[in-house]
Formats: sequence, structure tokens, C-alpha cells
Amino acid sequence: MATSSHITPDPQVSKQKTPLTQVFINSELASQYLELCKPKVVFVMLITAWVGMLLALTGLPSLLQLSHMLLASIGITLCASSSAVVNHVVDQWRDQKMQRTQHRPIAKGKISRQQAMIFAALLLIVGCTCLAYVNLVCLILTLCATIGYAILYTLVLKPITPQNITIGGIAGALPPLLGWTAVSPEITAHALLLVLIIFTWTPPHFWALALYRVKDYQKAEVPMLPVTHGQEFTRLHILLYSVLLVLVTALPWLSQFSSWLYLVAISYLNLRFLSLAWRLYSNKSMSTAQQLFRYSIVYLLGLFLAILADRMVFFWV
Ligand code: HEM
Ligand SMILES: CC(C)=CCC/C(C)=C/CC/C(C)=C/COP(=O)(O)OP(=O)(O)O
Repeated sequence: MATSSHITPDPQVSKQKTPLTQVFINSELASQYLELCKPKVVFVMLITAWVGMLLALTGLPSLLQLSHMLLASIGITLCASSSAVVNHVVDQWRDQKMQRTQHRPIAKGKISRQQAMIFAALLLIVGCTCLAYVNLVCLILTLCATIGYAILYTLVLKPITPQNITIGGIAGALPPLLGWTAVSPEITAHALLLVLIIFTWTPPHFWALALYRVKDYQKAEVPMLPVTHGQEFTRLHILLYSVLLVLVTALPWLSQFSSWLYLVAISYLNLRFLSLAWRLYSNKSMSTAQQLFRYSIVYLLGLFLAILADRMVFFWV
């Protein structure tokens, strides 16, 4: 009996079934799986982890350190992506109700929750395997961040308290420490300072978005601060956290971890952050909220690049 493997394919038929269509379908599916990983957010987190790694070095990296840096980069990316996939699974119904998120692959039913959970499990297993080769501290801390975002924030805190993002923000703030411990497995004060900076930055970053997306959160019944305490209260808290952020970002300079190059850069970045937060507080415009949200990302990248550049110029050269 002829099995399918013995049948010679008809060249006409295989020509009609153009591989390009197949490639298109697969690449569309692949891009949907990629979307589940929140690639832009994870990439910015990875940059902060790289800065943590480079700051932890005391000289040129050895081959072993280089291999740890590479494996940690892969491991952190995969674990963070895994938690982002779980976030999409848990948030399926909420995402369907919000204009900003209703086109997401799971909300739209393009990828099933089961397929997504298998994908998340694979990412987590490969990610943890990479980190197991780095060291136990880095592995455990990354697992804490992964569980912190997927379970503590998304499943537990998000539907119950407006402080969800302040507490859950610890998970998103950990990447510089994860990077640092990949190179040197001790939890130092300076590494924790980098965590503190992102932790303080998170509320103004998110609440600015929540202000101009408040209707979404009302519809999805998510108790974000503008929903539970109103716009005025949220604007005030964005301003207060921005002042706190200015104080916290002065600490690397005050503790002599960074020098004047960082101080100049952070003064400029902070001036713009504060002026936008003040403008938002006083003029109540939604476009200012949008501007502050977008700027918060540029700010974080600028800050981490400044802290790194400062170190490279004054300590390595
Ligand atoms: C609990 C903490 C955080 C919350 C609740 C939060 C929330 C959000 C939300 C709702 C968006 C909008 C996504 C969209 O437009 O669909 C966003 C975008 C973004 N966030 Fe955050 N964020 C947090 C922490 C962080 C951290 C720690 C980083 C980086 C280190 C980060 C980097 C970004 C970036 C780069 C974007 C833009 C993504 C894009 O354009 O697709 N976020 N964030
Ligand atoms: C290992 C490690 C570093 C883990 C960190 C995980 C991670 C990807 C955190 C992202 C923070 C974030 C974008 C929260 C928004 O969630 P949301 O559900 O409130 O936003 P959404 O409505 O856009 O989904």
C-alpha cells in the first residue's frame, strides 16, 4: 500500500499552493505570538538589565562573565515574555472590553488560552534553564519578577486595588538587579538604587496613561486610580511621585556612585518630567497626559544611558 510519503507531489499542485501564502500565514501567526510577549516593554527592560550588568563589572569581562551576560539576557527576556503571555491569558475578558487592547490575539480569539499557556510554559522552561547556568540568585530573582507580574499583579492586585501598580511595579523594576546579579551574585545597595528608581518612576508612567484611558478602565471595571479616586487626585499623585522621582534620581550622585555627567543629564531629564507633571496638574489636558506617558519612556532610557555613560567615562577610561 502506498503511504503518503511514497506519493510524488504533482508539480502543478505544489506550484498552486504557493509557499509564500504559507510563509505569510505562519509569519502572521508568529507576529501574534510575538505580540503576546509585549516585545517593546520587554526590550526596554532588557536595556535596563544590560546597564545593570555593565555597572556590575569591575573591569573587562572574562569569557565566563560574557557567557553569563548572554545567557542572562536570553533568560530574562524569555521569563519576562512568559509572564506577559500569562497576563494576556488572565486579561482576556478585560482586554475585550478596552478599546486599546481589544485587538490583542487572545482577546480576538486568534490564539486560544490553552495554546498561549503552552507557549508561556515553554518560554519559562527555556528561560529558567538559561538562568540556571548563570547563578541561583539571578534565577530566583527573575522567577520572583515573573510570578510578581503574572500572578501577584495581574491575577491578584489588578482587579482589587488602585495600588496594584505601585506594589506590582516591583516586578517591572527588578531587571537592573537581575542584570547586576548575573555578573556578580550579590545584592548591593547600588543595584537596589536602580530598582528604586524604576519603582518610583512606574506610577507617573502608568497613571498618565490611565488618565487618558480612564473610560477603558471603567468599562473593564479595573480599579485604576483615576477610576476609584478621580482625575484630580490622580494628577496630584503623578506630581507627588514626580517630585519623589527627582529626589530618588539624585541619590546616585549624592552617594558618589555617579558624577557630574549623570547630574547634568538627569537635571535636564527631570526638569522636563517635572514641568510636564506640573502642566498636567494645572491644565488638566489629556494631551499633556499623553505627552507625559510617552516622555516617561524616553526619560527612563535617557536615565539608564546617562548612568552608564557616566560610569564608562569616569571609571573605565
Ligand atoms: C507595573 C508596572 C507597569 C505598568 C502597570 C505599565 C503599564 C503600561 C501600559 C498600560 C502601557 C501601554 C501599552 C499599550 O499602549 O498598549 C505601557 C507601555 C510601555 N511601558 Fe509600561 N508599565 C509598567 C512598567 C514598565 C516598565 C518597568 C518598563 C520598562 C522598564 C515599561 C516600559 C514601557 C514601554 C517601553 C511601553 C511602550 C510599549 C509600546 O509602545 O508598545 N513599563 N506600560
Ligand atoms: C522577569 C521580568 C523582568 C518580568 C517583568 C514582566 C513584565 C513584562 C512587566 C511589564 C509591566 C507592564 C507592561 C504592565 C502592564 O500590564 P497591564 O496588564 O496593566 O497592561 P495592559 O493593559 O497593557 O496589558
